[in-house]
Parts: sequence; structure tokens; C-alpha cells
Amino acid sequence: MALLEVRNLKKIYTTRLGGNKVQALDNVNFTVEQGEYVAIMGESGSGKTTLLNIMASLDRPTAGVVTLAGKNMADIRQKELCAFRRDNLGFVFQDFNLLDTLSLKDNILLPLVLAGCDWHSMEERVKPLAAKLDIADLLEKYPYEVSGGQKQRTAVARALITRPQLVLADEPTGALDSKASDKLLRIFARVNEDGQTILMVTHSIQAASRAGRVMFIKDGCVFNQIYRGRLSDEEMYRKISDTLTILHTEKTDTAED
Ligand SMILES: Nc1ncnc2c1ncn2[C@@H]1O[C@H](COP(=O)(O)OP(=O)(O)OP(=O)(O)O)[C@@H](O)[C@H]1O
Repeated sequence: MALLEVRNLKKIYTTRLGGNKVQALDNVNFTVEQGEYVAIMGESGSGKTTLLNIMASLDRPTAGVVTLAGKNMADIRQKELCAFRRDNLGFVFQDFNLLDTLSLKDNILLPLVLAGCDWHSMEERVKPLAAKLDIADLLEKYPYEVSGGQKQRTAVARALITRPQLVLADEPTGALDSKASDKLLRIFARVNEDGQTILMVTHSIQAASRAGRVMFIKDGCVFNQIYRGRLSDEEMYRKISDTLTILHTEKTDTAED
């Protein structure tokens, strides 16, 4: 059974002024198996964030079904959604979303505190995770005292501390320089090798080329998918570049017709 199943997904927004309708997603279908590392790419406005928000159960689709670990998200009652998200999903955002008033350690532990976890098991979880993410010496510091890369690795630790079924990352390298990006992507690869399923929206070819599969969204539909198979990161990079060129060319051709 697939970990995530997306079937006939549609999202139509109705704008506040004038009641105009915007079709953000149009019949999207795909599955993600346990342990996969999938990147989602597409031009601005193609529907990536809408898709991620629906999978994060932060928004409801207009039509279609999203099933996570066999559970239809539409069946989860509003008051259970927070707990469902906390128990099943980890989130990594472009701008880290850390609380400046908490130390890095307390930021990481926050989901466990909210889940009512006992102190001993929190301590047991945070140490090996911090070591894996190379932030073990920084745990008593505050977000404003550390670098962007260190902040993002803290955010990854916070996403992983609950041992979620699925990590959803929205432009995780978007605010990082190339060195910090590279370090984060190496960590994502290692976390995935250890069995964690990751779904990452990105504009960065560099970032996407580290994934096992790249899914391209165009005008609210899945336009194409590339599977790594035996390809190296460099070969993946070239294939992604070529696909983006086709995606862009088709748009330009249509615009010029
Ligand atoms: N709340 C909303 N109300 C109306 N239209 C919306 C809303 N949110 C998104 N849209 C529209 O839906 C379409 C898809 O937007 P979405 O944010 O999912 O794209 P995206 O691929 O994530 O773009 P980007 O890469 O720029 O973040 C766009 O046309 C956008 O203008």
C-alpha cells in the first residue's frame, strides 16, 4: 500500500473580490511509496503550494481524495486535525518558522511537549537527532544566535522529532547560501536513506537533483515525472534542466501562437 495516494485532486479558489474562480489544481493523480524522496517542481503559480497545503491538511480540496497511511484525510474531523498533523507529518519551511523566544532545543522539542511526552523520552530523542543534524553543540542557543543553515537544520530536527510518516518541505533551501544548502541536502539524503519519506517543493534544480523522483506540475496538472533509477546527481540535474526547458518552451510557444 502506498504511503500517500492522491486521486483526481482539484482545487478551485474563489477570489474574494468579484467571485472569480481560479483553478489551481486540475485532476492531479500520484502516489508516494514509503521511503521515497520526491521533489515537486513547476513554475510560479503552477499549483505546488496548493498541493502541499492540501497534503498538509491545511486546506481542503474542491474534489478528489488524499489518503495518508490508509486514512482518507477528508474523514478526519476538524478537532482531530492538529493531532493528526502532529503525529503523521513533519514540516520544513523556507523561512524556518522557529520561535525566537525558545532555545534551539526547546524549538525542537515543542511538538513533543504539545503531545504531552515525558521529559526522559524527549531527552532520549533529541540527542541523537541533534548529533545527526550537526547542531548538538548549539542546543542551548537561541535562533537569533545561529546561522541560517543551523536554523534550518534545527527546523528539520523539529520536523523529525515526532518520527512522522511523511516530511513535507516547502523550498527548504530557498533562504540558504550554496554551502548551507548543500549541507542540508546531504542531511535530507541521509535521513531518507534511513527510511524517512520526504516530499519537497523546490525551484532549485540542485535540490531536486538529489531526490529519487522529480514531479513537474504545470497549470495544475502533473506534466512529467523523472525517476532517478541509476542516474547520478549530475545526470539528474541535466534531465531536470532539459524537462524545465521543454516545460518553459511549451509555454512560450503557446504564448506566441
Ligand atoms: N487563496 C487563494 N485565492 C485565490 N487564488 C489563489 C489562492 N492561492 C493561490 N491561488 C492561485 O492558484 C494558483 C496556484 O497557486 P500556488 O500558490 O499553488 O502556486 P505555486 O506553484 O506554489 O507558485 P509559487 O512557486 O510562486 O509559490 C495561482 O494562480 C494562484 O494565483
